[in-house]
Amino acid sequence: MGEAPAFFVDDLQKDLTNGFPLKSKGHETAINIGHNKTYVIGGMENESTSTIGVRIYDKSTGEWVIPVVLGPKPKLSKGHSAVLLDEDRILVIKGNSTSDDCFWFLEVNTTFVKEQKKRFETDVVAWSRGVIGEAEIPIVISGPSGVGKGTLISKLMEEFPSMFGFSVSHTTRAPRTKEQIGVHYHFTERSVMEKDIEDGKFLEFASVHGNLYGTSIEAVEAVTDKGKRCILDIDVQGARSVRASSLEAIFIFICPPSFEDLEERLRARGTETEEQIQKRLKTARAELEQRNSPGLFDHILVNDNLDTCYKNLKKLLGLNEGAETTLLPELVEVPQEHTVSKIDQKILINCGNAEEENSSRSMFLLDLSSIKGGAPGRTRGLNLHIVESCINGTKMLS
Ligand SMILES: Nc1ncnc2c1ncn2[C@@H]1O[C@H](COP(=O)(O)OP(=O)(O)OP(=O)(O)O)[C@@H](O)[C@H]1O
Ligand SMILES: Nc1nc2c(ncn2[C@@H]2O[C@H](COP(=O)(O)O)[C@@H](O)[C@H]2O)c(=O)[nH]1
Repeated sequence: MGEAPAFFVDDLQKDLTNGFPLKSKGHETAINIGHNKTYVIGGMENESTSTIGVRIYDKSTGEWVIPVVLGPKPKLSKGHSAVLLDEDRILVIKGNSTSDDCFWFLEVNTTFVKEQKKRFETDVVAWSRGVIGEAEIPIVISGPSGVGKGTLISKLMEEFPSMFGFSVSHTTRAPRTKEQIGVHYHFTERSVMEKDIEDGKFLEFASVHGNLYGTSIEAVEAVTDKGKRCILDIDVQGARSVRASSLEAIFIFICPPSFEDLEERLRARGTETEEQIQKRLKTARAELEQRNSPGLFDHILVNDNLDTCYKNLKKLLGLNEGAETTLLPELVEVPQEHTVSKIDQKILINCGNAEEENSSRSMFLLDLSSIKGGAPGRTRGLNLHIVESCINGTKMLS
């Protein structure tokens, strides 16, 4: 088994003539990538935030570079270890943290980072939080306004609260009387949303009935982080964009029994003006024509009788009566003192002192062979196994 190539910055500092551009503070690790670059990961004295900093020593120029750091940054912890996974990313394991927040990937040369380097014309790194396991693929529900998508989704979430989570979209339309900020939508200004779209924060967006609507990457990640299956309620243009994206999902089109029924439902809901209803009905005709568009929808459900349609939806999703299960993975804790070893895509994390009698120690195996995703989103599909757990000399698991 190969020893982790992580080493402490003290060793690096002795070899440097130029010194750090910023004084180091607390725990730091350094990783060599290629012949020329050393990535130093850790706190910095003038860092105003309490997140883990990154700087790069370029041996070819003898200079330090502060890269553009993208993605949500990990909070500083008392200690961390760092392992080079490949030439593209470094695994950072935070000490004193639980498994929902201790595995972070620092991407230094992935496709996403390469694109961003071109955009910023400087060195760029991107953080991506590692998530244990993988939630079931999201469900995209689409169909004309007033067909009953929201009604069906509410029933599903009510019956299976720990199984499904709703992707809260952004919109520039005004809230309806009973709509809550951050629950039904993130209501936003057009200029703010346009800037966020430009910054790559959206998985998809579309102009619908004269307003801007969109699904942020964060909206989907927030649901999957909880181990829940994400449901997206989006228009047909949005469904098309998601289909073309890297997000794997199941696509369902909800159809009204007739156009007259759809109009009746929209009017009965009483949330739109006559002008808005006319706009929505016009869009509905175009959307209904697209339901059989090749390769777009996996399933079409007719919402005639609500209970029958709901039963068919559950059947399609493989849900039977009493199918509710809790999907949340068990949390384990990685202490401040730990060592790591790497063999292929497996990382052995050794916590505590195996030599000392009656000491508390544990050993985890982190399997990265099935990881998916990455910056600008989370890195999913991490598998964590407890190899050994020993409290005060008593073996708990093996
Ligand atoms: N099968 C049904 N039969 C009769 N009325 C229904 C049925 N399903 C839903 N409704 C009613 O139709 C109206 C529109 O439903 P809902 O708001 O769920 O539509 P929607 O597709 O989510 O619309 P939008 O895309 O505009 O958000 C609501 O008043 C709802 O109670
Ligand atoms: N492409 C997207 N479409 C969305 C999103 N969120 C909602 N929608 C669709 O907009 C219409 C109108 O919704 P309403 O709440 O104003 O009635 C409806 O068809 C929704 O499915 C989104 O994020 N992206």
